[in-house]
Amino acid sequence: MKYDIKTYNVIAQEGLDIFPTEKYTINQNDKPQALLIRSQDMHKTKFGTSVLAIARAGAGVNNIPLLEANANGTVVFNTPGSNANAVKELIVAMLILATRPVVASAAWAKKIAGADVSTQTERGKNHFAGTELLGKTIGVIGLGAVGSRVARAAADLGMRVIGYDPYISVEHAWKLSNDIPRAEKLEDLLRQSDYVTIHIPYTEKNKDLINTEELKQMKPNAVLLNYSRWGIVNEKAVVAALAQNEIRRYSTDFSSNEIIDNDKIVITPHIGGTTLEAEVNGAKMAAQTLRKYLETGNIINSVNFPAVEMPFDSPLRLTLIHQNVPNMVGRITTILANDELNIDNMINRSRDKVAYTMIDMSETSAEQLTKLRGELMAIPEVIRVRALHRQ
Ligand SMILES: NC(=O)C1=CN([C@@H]2O[C@H](COP(=O)(O)OP(=O)(O)OC[C@H]3O[C@@H](n4cnc5c(N)ncnc54)[C@H](O)[C@@H]3O)[C@@H](O)[C@H]2O)C=CC1
Ligand SMILES: O=C(O)C(=O)COP(=O)(O)O
Repeated sequence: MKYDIKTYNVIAQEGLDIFPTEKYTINQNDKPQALLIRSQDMHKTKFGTSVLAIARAGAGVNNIPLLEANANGTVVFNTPGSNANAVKELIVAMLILATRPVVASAAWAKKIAGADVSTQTERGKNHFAGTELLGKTIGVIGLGAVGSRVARAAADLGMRVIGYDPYISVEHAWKLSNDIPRAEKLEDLLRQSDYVTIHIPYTEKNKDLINTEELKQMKPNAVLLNYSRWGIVNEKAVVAALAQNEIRRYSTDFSSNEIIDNDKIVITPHIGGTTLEAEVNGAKMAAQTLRKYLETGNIINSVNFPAVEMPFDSPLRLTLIHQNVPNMVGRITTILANDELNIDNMINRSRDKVAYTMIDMSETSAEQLTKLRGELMAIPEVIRVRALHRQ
């Protein structure tokens, strides 16, 4: 059987090339085994039980209903860090654009007409003085793949950096240089920063993280940058804060009717991760992760399932997605024992309410495998059973 991969959004060809045509088709079936997506809103796009996995080429997964995926036995992946450099470079650009009138002066220069364009242009520069980033303070909210790179780049520009991330992973904490101090409270960061940049996921908890109260804690000349997600900054509050000169400027990757006409708001069309390099990185990582899962059952970079890796050395592997309740392993192995099937190797991991078990064993007949799958699926807490043959 070939796996069909359904794609949404622009997925770089370099990623699709990772699927060999003898094992995979792309967009050929209305019941695909896996989805390869970017920002497609999967809350509005129904996916059926045929979908074993969804890979999001990119970081944010707020566009995917994870609880529904769990209930469906659909493993969701993202590609951590694949577009982090792209976002970092855009932040550097937006910081500079907030201090130097590059766009306005360049537009002005193009309008000069007459005999001595060169002299006239030179004379005009006094109207376009800027300020420098050197020595200014930047607060970086979220120190993951993007935030840690932004912090490093800002330090390299000579800025004083304050980080804030109460949930930082050990991996990112290790990578973060010791010369980046971290605020205990968000308020401490907001009160000290000339620039505040947000690099966190959109979750229920992070909705409106920056609201009226937080904006009042910021410096009147401060610039707020949101290249994370719409909804993390409350738009009504930011519009009001700008009108009352409580902050100087808001720069964001997410537009809406609320902010589009505001001269103090700079909007880009969600281009943080839109570079050729990031698109190729993300598509390749997503495709490799999907192949690994579809062909071996091994799980890396999942956002709703535990990481599970076991060398696939036996001829047959059973993978079971089930609820994380006591005695599942006992019930599963009892069924195998009753069928006189011997287990070579086994692993069981859980994450929140779901668990995943892989069992390696000798090859068995098609009839016995069908019977076994039926018996395992009859356990009420079992959501999905797959049988993979080593190739
Ligand atoms: N504009 C664009 O095109 C892009 C936007 N993004 C957005 O940026 C977000 C971050 O991306 P990555 O750095 O790759 O993700 P990541 O998962 O590596 O880092 C996120 C960090 O935020 C921290 N965090 C979560 N809630 C927080 C809070 N309330 N306060 C402080 N820290 C908090 C986490 O502990 C983690 O360290 C993504 O979730 C996505 O929404 C990411 C890439 C491109
Ligand atoms: O990776 C992310 O979270 C992004 O926001 C990038 O989104 P995109 O893949 O460019 O639609």
